Amino acid sequence: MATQGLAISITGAYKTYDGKKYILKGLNMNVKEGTIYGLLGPSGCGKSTILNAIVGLVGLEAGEINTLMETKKDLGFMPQQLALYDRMTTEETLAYFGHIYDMSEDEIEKRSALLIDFLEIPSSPSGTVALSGGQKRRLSLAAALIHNPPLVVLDEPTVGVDPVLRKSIWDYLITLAEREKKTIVITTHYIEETRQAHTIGLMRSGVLLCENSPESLLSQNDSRSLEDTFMRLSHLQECHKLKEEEEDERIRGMTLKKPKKPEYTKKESFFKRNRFKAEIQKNFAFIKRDFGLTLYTICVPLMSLICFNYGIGYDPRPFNMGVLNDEYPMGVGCQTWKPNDTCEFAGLSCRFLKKLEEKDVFAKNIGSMDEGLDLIRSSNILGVIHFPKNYSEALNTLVETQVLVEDPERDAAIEHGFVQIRMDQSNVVIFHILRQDLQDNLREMMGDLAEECGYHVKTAKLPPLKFEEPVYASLSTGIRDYMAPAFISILMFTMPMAYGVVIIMEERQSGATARSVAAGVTPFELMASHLMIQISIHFLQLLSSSLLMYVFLKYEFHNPYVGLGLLFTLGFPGIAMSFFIPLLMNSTLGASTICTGFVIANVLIGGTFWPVEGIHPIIKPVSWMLPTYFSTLALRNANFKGWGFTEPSIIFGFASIVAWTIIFVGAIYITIVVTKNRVFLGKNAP
Ligand SMILES: Nc1ncnc2c1ncn2[C@@H]1O[C@H](COP(=O)(O)OP(=O)(O)OP(=O)(O)O)[C@@H](O)[C@H]1O
Repeated sequence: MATQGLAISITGAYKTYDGKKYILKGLNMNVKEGTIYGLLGPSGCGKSTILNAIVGLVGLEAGEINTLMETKKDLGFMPQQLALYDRMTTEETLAYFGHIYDMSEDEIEKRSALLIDFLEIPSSPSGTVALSGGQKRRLSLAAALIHNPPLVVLDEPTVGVDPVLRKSIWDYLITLAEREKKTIVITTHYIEETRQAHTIGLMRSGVLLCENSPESLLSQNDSRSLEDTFMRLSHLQECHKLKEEEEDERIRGMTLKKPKKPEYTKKESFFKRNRFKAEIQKNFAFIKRDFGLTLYTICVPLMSLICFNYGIGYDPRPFNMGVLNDEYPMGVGCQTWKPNDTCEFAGLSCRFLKKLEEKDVFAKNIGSMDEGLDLIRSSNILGVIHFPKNYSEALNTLVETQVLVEDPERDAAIEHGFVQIRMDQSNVVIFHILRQDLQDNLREMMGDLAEECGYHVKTAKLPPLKFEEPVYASLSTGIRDYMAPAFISILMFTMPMAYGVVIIMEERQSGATARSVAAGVTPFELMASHLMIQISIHFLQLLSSSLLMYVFLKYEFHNPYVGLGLLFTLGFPGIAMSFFIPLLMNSTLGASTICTGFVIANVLIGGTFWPVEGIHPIIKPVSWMLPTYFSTLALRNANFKGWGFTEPSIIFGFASIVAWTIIFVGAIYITIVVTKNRVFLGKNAP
């Protein structure tokens, strides 16, 4: 509680942001009740810092701040940043702060009408983002005055306001102080306008040079303007004070006593219905105004899954190859070759090529290997197949002479009959498919020949591997089906994380969150309201994605309860992460980089593209630590094998989700307690 007659008394305030440079250096300040106090000083001298300390947004290293505030409702605060929620209209903004301050609808309506009229604030149906700088500043001022508080702290309320309106704002503040006994602390860059204040505090280099009425300041310093007074006092300070670095050194050497928590903060309840309602309304205003964006957010997983389904795992045929056929040199080619389905070991290169066309692999004749290599380099063909002169003969020898007796001459002939292939292997996927095609083609052709020749022992036709109906999954299960559970898991975890991070960071950076906290909103209320919105969006994302994947596209989904349960609960660590990342990062860039890193790690080592069994042992423990790792394994088992809640893998999947949620929530709690609200205030937290 402030001393009798004083609305604010500050003694020995010290503040450093980086532990080296002191912004406040033992500042003392006294603001009388029912007066206007103009705080003046050059840019960067610490005016906003001391105001933020008064309203509880910045913590001091030492010093005592006593105010007449009994609760946060006794304070009206207008920060230097506009600190408005972009997507709320003028009326919604005032109603939002009115609800935070527990005002009735009727009171809100009356006060809003009065302030809108007096401050000439236009309505903004598309949100405050559409207001001009001056209009926003006036709205910001109205928000500080909506509940008619006894103490008003205004950080540069008249910047960007025209002189006529500036005068009427000052007239209004004087009326508030003189008729309604309000106490007003105001900073401004227009030195002369503070002549209307009852007291002026001239601040420089973290201390007050003097604190007096404008008249006394002028007469004591024999000046004609406040600007002259300020210059004179600054000059005197310059002559007497130590150099900045020496001053900081001296303060660092002092034993500073941590200040006590202000009395009023102890009375704040951590949850109030009206404040929570205001937060929910604010979040809905965001959704309503930016409906397109919200709809897009809901549809992102759906669109990603559509791209995934139609973009991955399909055959990239046809393939174009070049052929250098020494069996049928240029000019003759395979044109003269006639297919005949008899046991004939001649023209097998042509038979091979003809069969290859069934696989959509087409080979055109080339004149030389050099020509082929040029065509590969210019991306006209993928590779060159080179048939040797004795290709058919070599195959004949291979088939007819069983490999029982050693015969170096025969082996050499066979070796010279090998097909040589040169390829562009830079596209590994295409290379592997094509290699498989060529091998299959040879095997099939040899099988056909063996059948035509009626070999008793079907030498060339290797006994095929026959894959019967699989135990799990189906014969048609492909790479896309394998990847689908991992992909949808990643989406269900990362989408709530990315969405939440952006919203929280955006609000925090505009200064709006800090203002709400100064007005009394608690971290619990902020997080609970965000949580409600995020869960709703996550639910809609899950619903649309599951309908697409499992109902329309019919991906395997043998245990929907477990599958949907895993995907829904996976949103919780994602949401918790969206609260946790802003604890670590001050910039949106930093926060989005962490999100991107998470997505990449999940995709690469979370078993999406490559089985986790094949991950390098050094990296494996990192994979286990990914929030989606065990849940993806569980989802695969539920989707393909139909495993239920009693299977260890499923239990482990759910347990990992719960564990990660607990870890993140615990980390958030600890950080909020340790850094005191940093999650919503950023690095300025008290
Ligand atoms: N969050 C922060 N982290 C680090 N330094 C900060 C932070 N906020 C302010 N500062 C530094 O503290 C000093 C005082 O800043 P402050 O905003 O209090 O000055 P000011 O007198 O209000 O300036 P202006 O009139 O330009 O608004 C500046 O040097 C500023 O860079």
